[in-house]
Amino acid sequence: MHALQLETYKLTKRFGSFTALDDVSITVRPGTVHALLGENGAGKSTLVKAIVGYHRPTEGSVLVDGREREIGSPVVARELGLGMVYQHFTVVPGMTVAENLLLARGTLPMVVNWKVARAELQAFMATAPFQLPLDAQPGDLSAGEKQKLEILKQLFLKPRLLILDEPTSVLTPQEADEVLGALRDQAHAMDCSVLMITHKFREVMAYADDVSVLRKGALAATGRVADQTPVSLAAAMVGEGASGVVTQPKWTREIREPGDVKLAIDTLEVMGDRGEPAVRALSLSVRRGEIVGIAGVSGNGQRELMQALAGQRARLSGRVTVDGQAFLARRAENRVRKVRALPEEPLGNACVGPLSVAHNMALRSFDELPWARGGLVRWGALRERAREWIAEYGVKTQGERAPIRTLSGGNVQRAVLARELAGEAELLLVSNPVFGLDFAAVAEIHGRLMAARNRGAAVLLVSEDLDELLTLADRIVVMSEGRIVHDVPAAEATRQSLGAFMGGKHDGGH
Ligand SMILES: Nc1ncnc2c1ncn2[C@@H]1O[C@H](COP(=O)(O)OP(=O)(O)OP(=O)(O)O)[C@@H](O)[C@H]1O
Repeated sequence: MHALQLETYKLTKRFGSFTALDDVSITVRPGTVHALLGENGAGKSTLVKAIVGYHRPTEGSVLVDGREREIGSPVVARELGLGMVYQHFTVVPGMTVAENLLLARGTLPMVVNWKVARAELQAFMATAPFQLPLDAQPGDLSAGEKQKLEILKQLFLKPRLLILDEPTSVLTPQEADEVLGALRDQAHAMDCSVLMITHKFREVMAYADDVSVLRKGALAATGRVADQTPVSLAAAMVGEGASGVVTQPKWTREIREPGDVKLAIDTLEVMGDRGEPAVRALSLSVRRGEIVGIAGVSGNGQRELMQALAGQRARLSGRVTVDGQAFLARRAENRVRKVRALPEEPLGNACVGPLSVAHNMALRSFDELPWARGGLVRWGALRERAREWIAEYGVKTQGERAPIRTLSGGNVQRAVLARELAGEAELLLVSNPVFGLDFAAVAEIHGRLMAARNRGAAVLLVSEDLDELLTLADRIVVMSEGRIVHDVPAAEATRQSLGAFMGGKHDGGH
């Protein structure tokens, strides 16, 4: 029998005086999909990292097939057949998909017989739940495709238990169903057991056999999914008595006519990482008080477009204006035009991990008045402001001096959002803003974006989540192969109609 049984027994993890994981005992039955739910900061990542030897538990133990095991490192975990797909990407840039898959084994043979290796990889791909081109470079892959590569890397190792941290957060609904369906089939065929962190109740109800809920580090519920409802799960996540509030969106869309054009993009051309055209003759404008959503299958130029707008990628030709003035995303222009960006994976793209929360919150403004005077940075005042933001945005951190990389994903996102929304941003460039967040954080962040729009900010929102676009956007455009192929008021759009354009259909005639 290949799929294994995993138990944690009274597992506890403390960081200093803080208890991130408190006496947690769960059982993943062989050949099942076990979902792990909890709010941001509840301890889900800490639990799985303790299982795979990335964290050493302070107390308690891990049992594999009923035997207590000392898992001192991820290498030991792998030898026991435990595979882990992390939330952040671990693909090696500059290496192809094929090379990344081979590297997943952790050892490189002295001589690679590429003919044999290639045949093996092709055979693996043929039976894999989803396909990627073996010769593609990670730089060419969208967030969704990178996520698939992370999963393929682990499946290639034929694990007996596969642990996934938010595997579907950057996948389209169709891709998510494809991936989760395939994982469930593998589990039920006893190929491997699956332990999966997710924030999506729909996925738990549709694909998981068992579920455990963490709240503030402790086990709040565990058992069969069949015995649960989304309401009972939500109540377990946030605590009894609070369950009534969880489904209420915290924001409203004010009815308003869009104002002047804030951002105008005119026949913009941008190259991809391999020098291929990624954005082609793209024209688009965003008005004040309007959220324009960009839908599309990942990898159709959205990433390159947003990077070009934010000044992180060269523009080949075309013109970008903000307030009618040429815009190159220089620091001074961003300040004067009040342009702010929330890139995907903010820990890697918008933060300096080892620096404190306060330092990261100050990155935009530490050298400006009133925070710097006569060449001196007023760190005391910046720390004070950081404390205010931490309270206002509900950032869960052990303090403003904690390194930002010790925060959970949702809390990094909130910290970056506090920084980027400060000073009445007038143009927000946002990419997949709720990647990996629980429903409370999603509602919170959507509320912040809507509030910015309601007070007249222009928002350009790239999302691979159609539901997010249908909820938030005033207007939705679809990008396909670097072009805009469809442009529709959000109120007239449906998942089906957008999906057809995402699949390559074009608006006729022009
Ligand atoms: N290395 C560390 N040092 C100090 N505190 C930590 C460390 N790692 C995690 N924590 C804290 O432990 C708590 C639990 O974090 P964890 O990442 O496990 O939450 P999570 O449930 O996975 O959240 P999310 O859904 O946002 O990813 C958080 O308050 C976090 O700040």
